[in-house]
Amino acid sequence: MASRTSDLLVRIQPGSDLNVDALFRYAQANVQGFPSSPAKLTLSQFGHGQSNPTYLMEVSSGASVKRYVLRKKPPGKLLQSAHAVEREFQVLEALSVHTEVPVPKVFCLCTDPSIIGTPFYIMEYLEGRIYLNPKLPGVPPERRDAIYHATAKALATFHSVNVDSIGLGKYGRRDNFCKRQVERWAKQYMLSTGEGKPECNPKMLELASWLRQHIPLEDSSGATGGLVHGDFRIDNIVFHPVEDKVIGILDWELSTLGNQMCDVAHSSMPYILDVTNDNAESYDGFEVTGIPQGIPSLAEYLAEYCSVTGKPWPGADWKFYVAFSLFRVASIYAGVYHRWIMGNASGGERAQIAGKLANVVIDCAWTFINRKSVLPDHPPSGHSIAGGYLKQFVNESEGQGLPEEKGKFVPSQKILELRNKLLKFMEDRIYPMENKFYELAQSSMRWTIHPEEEKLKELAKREGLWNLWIPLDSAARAKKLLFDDKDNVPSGDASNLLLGAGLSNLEYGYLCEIMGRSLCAPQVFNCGAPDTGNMEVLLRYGSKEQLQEWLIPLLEGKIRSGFAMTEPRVASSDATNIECSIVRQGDSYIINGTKWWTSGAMDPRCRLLIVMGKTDFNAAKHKQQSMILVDIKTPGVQVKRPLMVFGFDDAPHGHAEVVFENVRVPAKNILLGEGRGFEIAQGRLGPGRLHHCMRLVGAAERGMQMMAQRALQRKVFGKLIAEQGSFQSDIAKCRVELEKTRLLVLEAADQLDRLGNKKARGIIAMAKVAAPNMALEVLDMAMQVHGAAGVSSDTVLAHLWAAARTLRIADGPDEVHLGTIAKLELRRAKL
Ligand SMILES: Cc1cc2nc3c(=O)[nH]c(=O)nc-3n(C[C@H](O)[C@H](O)[C@H](O)COP(=O)(O)OP(=O)(O)OC[C@H]3O[C@@H](n4cnc5c(N)ncnc54)[C@H](O)[C@@H]3O)c2cc1C
Repeated sequence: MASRTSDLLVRIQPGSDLNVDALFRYAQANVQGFPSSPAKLTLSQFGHGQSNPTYLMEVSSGASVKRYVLRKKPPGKLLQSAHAVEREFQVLEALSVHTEVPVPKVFCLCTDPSIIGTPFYIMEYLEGRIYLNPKLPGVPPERRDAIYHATAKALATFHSVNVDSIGLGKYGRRDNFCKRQVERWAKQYMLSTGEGKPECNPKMLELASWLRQHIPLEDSSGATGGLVHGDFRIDNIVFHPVEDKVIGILDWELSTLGNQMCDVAHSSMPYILDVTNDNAESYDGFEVTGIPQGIPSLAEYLAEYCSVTGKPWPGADWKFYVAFSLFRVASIYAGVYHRWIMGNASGGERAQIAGKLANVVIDCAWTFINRKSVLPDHPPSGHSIAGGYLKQFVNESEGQGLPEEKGKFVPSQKILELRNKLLKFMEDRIYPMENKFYELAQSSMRWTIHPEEEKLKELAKREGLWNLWIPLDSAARAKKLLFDDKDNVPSGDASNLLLGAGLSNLEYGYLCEIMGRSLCAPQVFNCGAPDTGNMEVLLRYGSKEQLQEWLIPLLEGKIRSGFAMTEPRVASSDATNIECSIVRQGDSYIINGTKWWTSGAMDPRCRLLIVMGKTDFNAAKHKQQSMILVDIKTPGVQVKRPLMVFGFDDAPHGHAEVVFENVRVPAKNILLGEGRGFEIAQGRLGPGRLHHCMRLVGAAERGMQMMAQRALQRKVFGKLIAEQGSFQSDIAKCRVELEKTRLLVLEAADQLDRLGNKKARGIIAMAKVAAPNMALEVLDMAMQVHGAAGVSSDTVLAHLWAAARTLRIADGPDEVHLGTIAKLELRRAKL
């Protein structure tokens, strides 16, 4: 059964009396709306586990009674960093003013110890229910489920807060949190045990050193960094008096910035360990004793959290986080026991058994570490993020659930695993580096590569997130030509992904979308434009020799490439206009012409240009063009200048104007043969175009996420932006457009797989028109919600928007694709 908040009141503890008159005067002067005299203030104390004494203030004035809560430091000499009510006030104020995180409103902070002896603050009294026992005895099963889901959501809500925008950016250090915490609690344990103190348990020291060796990589980058509660448990939550929803998260004494996965693991403790009963024979948690009926499994609880925060499934590092939580709890118990032995514990009778509990917890940590499996590799079905947001969205809407794991756009287990890995890589590796890459791209070293980029490429290879774009049929051709169909494809990387992971275009769609969320991500996975299109050309049309010379280093990520088709002097959306000449002379071709917008040509790693020009100006209109491979270092190739896109030069890759003056290349560099340029262009542009569309869906998804977060944090004219009707209508319309486009892009990828480039050209054209326009609309809305910040370079939105805008022109302007769609439509009508 739940306790009502008022049930937890007790008489004021001996020695905890306050100077009521002084408090009354102070509150009247500092709490807005506090009843003025004549009024009577009575105090009672909350009895449930507060290390900071907490009081109910009831002020009666005539027939009305107003209730407030006062929270103060304990009296006496305190450890410097403990009982920081000032910090509690700071975090509660920031959350209650700027966000929708359910916390009590705070009214005033008093740091003057002369009023009631110590600093204190006054906050709103929340009348509701508190569940002291995580097994929820006496609660019907269906409500238990709702209560646990509401708890996961509450945790996710404050973990999603952008601390920088609510004034909490300096509330703590986000990086290396676990690293510092392991040392802190190890030191604490050493201070509480040893000679003349309770016995030191060697298993605790071993635990510390295990933790030091297993600190997750995401901890050092701060990728999982954000607001941390520090003691997030069900009994620190006030639920609504009748509904199963959270109205207040309490006890922020230990809050800071840090690794949020520690909060998640701490809140999962009831599944691992139950120390609520002092005299229990076993302290095992639900996972051993059985989950009380109605309470979701740990995996379901975590899936709820991940789906609200959008965080990746924590499978890989879960062992560490739980072991760390137990380590911290053990150290705290050891401290309590030590203080009890010394005669100054505040924990009452429970302190007597704290020494025993510390050892129980240490044993529990080791049992957990030694478990073969602690969490499934992926979320339970029904919670999967299959089909992107769409499936999740449909399942959430009432009664609309799709039959599990069926349907056209439900990815396989293999794709789900890759997707989860990719999401984690983005969180841990890519987003934390975005600013650093951007800073370099603004500096005088802009045309150099950030050393981290090459390191990230190596990591991506090791994770098996490399060359995922390569479609099966192209991989098969290259395998035959290069490796005589043998399986032992040589590769510089452990996971042997030189020819990709054997994915279809549709399967790649689920992954490419995620890469598109960041402009610097695709090349880290060797999946960036224009390289993928160029590699596709080589895979499909290159000779064995061409593949060996150019394709292998491209697949390995050792070099990059450009595609030089567009020319400044002619309308290049109609490639028949192209004027660059490619003239045969003996064993060579001589190239003359000027190209521009050759993306990637500024990149210091760029070695190869695929140049489109005319080998025969008198041949049939579509047989004049050819493509030829040109080493960028060939004499006569001049990379003249980078072009700007709305002020972005996209350093270090850039879009270059390139002049070819009597450039002589070996005749064997011609692709497929003279006059075959159009044919190759068709093959190149199908999948390449779709990759742009997939990335645009990802860019829009990022815009949606940023838009929603901003709206939930920023108040305008007394209300959060999220509460404004016009915003709600706009965000909903954006979601509708995004989902429509995602389906179109996936459908196009599926048709490309099943019907081939030619037959799928209509739907690819539709996707190519829809995706940039949708992304522009969504990103424009996201910028609008960010106000001036949205159009600045302080967020990624303006750059994403600029990139999306170019794609209404690049790879064929909208009008050209609309022309294709119209032609096919009319042809069908004539049949
Ligand atoms: C950021 C960026 C990167 C690029 N990267 C590359 C690259 O790597 N390699 C490369 O070769 N090129 C690249 N391009 C160039 C791009 O492919 C061309 O700009 C595009 O094909 C259009 O050619 P154009 O600029 O000559 O415009 P034009 O052909 O002059 O067309 C101008 C406008 O005319 C209109 N129009 C065209 N056709 C029709 C029609 N049938 N009906 C009605 N109106 C029409 C459209 O509004 C179109 O925008 C890039 C461009 C940008 C912006």
